[in-house]
Amino acid sequence: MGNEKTLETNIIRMRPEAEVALKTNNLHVHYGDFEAIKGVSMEFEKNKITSLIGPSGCGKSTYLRSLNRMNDAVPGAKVTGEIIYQGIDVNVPEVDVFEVRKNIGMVFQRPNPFSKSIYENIAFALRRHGMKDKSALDEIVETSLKQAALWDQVKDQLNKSALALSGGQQQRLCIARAIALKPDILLLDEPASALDPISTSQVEETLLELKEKYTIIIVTHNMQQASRISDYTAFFYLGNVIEYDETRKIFTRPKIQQTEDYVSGHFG
Ligand SMILES: Nc1ncnc2c1ncn2[C@@H]1O[C@H](COP(=O)(O)OP(=O)(O)OP(=O)(O)O)[C@@H](O)[C@H]1O
Repeated sequence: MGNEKTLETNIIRMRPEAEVALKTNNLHVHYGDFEAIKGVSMEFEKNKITSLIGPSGCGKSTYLRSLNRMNDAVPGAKVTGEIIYQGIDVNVPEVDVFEVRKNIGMVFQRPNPFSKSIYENIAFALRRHGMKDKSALDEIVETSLKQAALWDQVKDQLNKSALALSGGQQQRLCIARAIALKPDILLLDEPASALDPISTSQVEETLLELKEKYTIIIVTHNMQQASRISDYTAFFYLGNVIEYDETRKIFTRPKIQQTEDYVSGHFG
């Protein structure tokens, strides 16, 4: 990634030849009078994992939630600027948010399966999107669970309550639920922070496999995790992107002192 940051526009560009799955132009988010995101312009490369890192309260989750219009539901939140997906600005009222979220799926910090069976956790959303055919539903349930690396563990107990699964399995079920709708892009907000180290590493392995098919953007506080799984890393601070580059560069030779201080644990 060239990481050309122009002073005029604050656009941080991907490699010119890279295929861009999603980008924001001059994105601002306000909560009432407070400006949480201050004009962020970034491009996300297709079939790569991009990590958003930075200290607590710097706006990572706010930015992530804006990308599939989840901030629409947050009282007092106002998102301005462009979010360009497949050539159109999806941050305009005329665009159907459900369509946006079908294409740009989200997985949250705490596993939040519905209080239903493993099967229904996935089939429910598909039915809501109009799919009624049982064999088609069965097939998508199986493929999604396979892609989320959960099928082998649950294939004989699809009618068991999802709440009986372990935390790591529940999170992989939530990933399966998100990919069942066949999104292009997966947004994950600290998806492993509530998990033990073994479940964390299983979720990380799952994400590495999923990037073959999806573009992944993940908020993480865990810098080892960012360096293990992501191709690109963006360092957020006080509502701005301070530096955005290939992950190995961010962690070994960042260009900006604040990034260096943060990744080396000397931030303060
Ligand atoms: N619903 C809200 N209403 C008002 N202010 C909010 C709301 N959500 C977040 N904020 C504020 O916006 C700023 C950015 O918060 P955000 O949660 O996006 O940061 P973050 O970098 O993801 O933090 P963390 O790493 O702790 O999750 C913070 O000052 C926070 O207090």
